[in-house]
Amino acid sequence: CQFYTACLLSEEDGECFWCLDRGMSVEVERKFVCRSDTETRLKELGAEFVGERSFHDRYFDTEQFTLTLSDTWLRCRGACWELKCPVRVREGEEEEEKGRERGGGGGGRNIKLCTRYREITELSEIVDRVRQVREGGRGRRKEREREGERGRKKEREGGWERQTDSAWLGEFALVQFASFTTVRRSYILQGGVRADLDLVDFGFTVGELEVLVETPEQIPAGAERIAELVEKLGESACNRVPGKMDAYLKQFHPEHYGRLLRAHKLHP
Ligand SMILES: Cc1ncc(C[n+]2csc(CCOP(=O)(O)OP(=O)(O)OP(=O)(O)O)c2C)c(N)n1
Repeated sequence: CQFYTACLLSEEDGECFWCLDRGMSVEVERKFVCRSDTETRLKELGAEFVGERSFHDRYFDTEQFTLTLSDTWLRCRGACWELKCPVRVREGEEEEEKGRERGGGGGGRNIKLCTRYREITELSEIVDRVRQVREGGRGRRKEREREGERGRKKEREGGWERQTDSAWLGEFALVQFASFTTVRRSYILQGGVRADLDLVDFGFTVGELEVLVETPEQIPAGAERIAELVEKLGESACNRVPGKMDAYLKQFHPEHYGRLLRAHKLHP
């Protein structure tokens, strides 16, 4: 598969289930340090305040950290399940990015610091994906077909939506490893870029710029736009900013944090 780092299809499998069969929307995002003057700066850039909301996130993984070590993040936000999976740029675009970086200037480095994730919200898709990551390996078509049959049997029994959370989490040996509440103030900028300013209940703040793109070809332009805005907000070009999960795991689960650092899924 060309796009998803954790995609389990090999070339012989033909069409990619995740990339080609389904429409996709990818988040291109970058975190930035939220300072006392950030809201003023956003307004100066023409940002429009769209509101404040509060939400509670619970994150899940196996005891062996199977999902997060695959950069796959399963959470329950309020009552909704969400799964974030990484997206890889096409080889040509990757080269283009490296070229921009070699060419000097802050833009290339900024772009490199943007992350791209696909967010899945359909529970049956989430369960399929979790199963694939749990089982691991590429091109295990026969096994996936058998699993698909088991999944379809479950569907006939009423679907994953009808199972209790603890039933399906138990099926994959998933346990909660993080839980926190965020107060988020959101702004919209030109070009559909969203700026979220998060204050978390364990005393951490972070900003995030995000744009949704519909095709992989749109990823570099989205990243470029975010890079420009980050610079206008006064952020250093090579500043990697820790997110809520970095801060949470560092503070509350240093062993899990260390494993993710060593696997380069989080960065110091
Ligand atoms: C810069 C960066 N961010 C996240 C990761 C990986 N990661 C760690 S936790 C995690 C899941 C949470 O993602 P995040 O963007 O931090 O969530 P949130 O701030 O709540 O935004 P929302 O989903 O509401 O838009 C990911 C993808 C990474 N490797 N690098």
